[in-house]
Amino acid sequence: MSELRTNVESVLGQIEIPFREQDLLTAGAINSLSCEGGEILVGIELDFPSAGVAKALEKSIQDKLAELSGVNSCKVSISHSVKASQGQQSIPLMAGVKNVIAIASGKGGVGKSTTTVNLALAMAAEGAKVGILDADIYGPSQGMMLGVDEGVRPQPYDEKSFSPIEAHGLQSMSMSYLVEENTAMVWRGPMAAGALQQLLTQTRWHDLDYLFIDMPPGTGDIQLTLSQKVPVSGAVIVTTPQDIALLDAKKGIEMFRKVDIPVLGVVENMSTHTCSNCGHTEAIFGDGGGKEIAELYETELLGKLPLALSIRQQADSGKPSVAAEPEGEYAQIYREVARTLAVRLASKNAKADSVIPSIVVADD
Ligand SMILES: Nc1ncnc2c1ncn2[C@@H]1O[C@H](COP(=O)(O)OP(=O)(O)OP(=O)(O)O)[C@@H](O)[C@H]1O
Repeated sequence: MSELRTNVESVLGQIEIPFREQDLLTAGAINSLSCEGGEILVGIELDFPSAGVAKALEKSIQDKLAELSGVNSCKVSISHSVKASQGQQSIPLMAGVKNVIAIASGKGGVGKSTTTVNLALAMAAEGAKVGILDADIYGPSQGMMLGVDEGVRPQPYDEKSFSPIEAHGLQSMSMSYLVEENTAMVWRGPMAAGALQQLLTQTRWHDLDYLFIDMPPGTGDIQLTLSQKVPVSGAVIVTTPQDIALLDAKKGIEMFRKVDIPVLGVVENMSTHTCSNCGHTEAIFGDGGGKEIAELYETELLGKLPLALSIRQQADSGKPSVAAEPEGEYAQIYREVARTLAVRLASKNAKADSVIPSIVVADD
């Protein structure tokens, strides 16, 4: 091996992948490297959608390699490929879906659906292929939040399944696409469970990296059944900092633990409110609750979203904040949460997968 190659590898071995706590070499992220004639070509493949970090990482690699003696030029290309995760043992994977993320809350009205749609959009903005399954049978709201016109129906894919409806670059399926408004509200338990089962088994998802499931609020039979039938890679609990919501969030966490679904973290919604008149910020529903339960259950506080008029208005008008203001402050919080989630799942998948990634190295 040439001295230059050794030096290049040594530099790559010192560069950490953002959010991953691993360097490029150890993570097996380098899938091609050529140093011919002092022209360095590095191909990097990350295991999480990386649009938000690729540019900065590319620049920091190029800058560090350019300092080496013998380097005439340097080109770094970064791509990503999301791996599938197993979910609970014995539950077969869903066709066309690599990872299922359940978004749940113990209590209704804490902003679970708003968080789901914004996180899904944020994950797509990071470069992933994403879908949403609205399993909130009694109050399906994803169609409205995604701006899908009433009366639009999913098209049959084949004799047994429907294609999801595309909106804002996401694939989506919801009970609201299939029944008249309010029909589901009067369903009794078994009917609702049956309808949900149909949604789960008869949707033909197309090549998704992540499917977000907007779970029904609470921790009753439907939630438990869902957790036992769907191969969930991990769950996210949405809560407000309020005592009662936190108590319910704890029940949610315990339910997922019972069925062996890892809780990837907690999102605290409606954390604070900033007065649009005077700019004063107040913790209307209390302070520090999300962090407290994340610590109690040894999971992570993934992010905090304020109670903001624009978050509500944009979701209600069919263009949630991440789509309406992709560069806005709230979109950035959702993207950071999405990235953290993707990295946590990737680390979990890498641990489960003992196969050493292959490094293809061109001769120099
Ligand atoms: N961070 C926020 N700031 C302002 N309004 C919000 C925020 N999050 C959610 N909302 C609003 O609060 C209301 C309830 O939110 P959402 O429907 O997402 O809650 P949910 O927990 O899914 O409710 P349900 O349990 O009824 O399904 C909606 O009108 C939504 O626009």
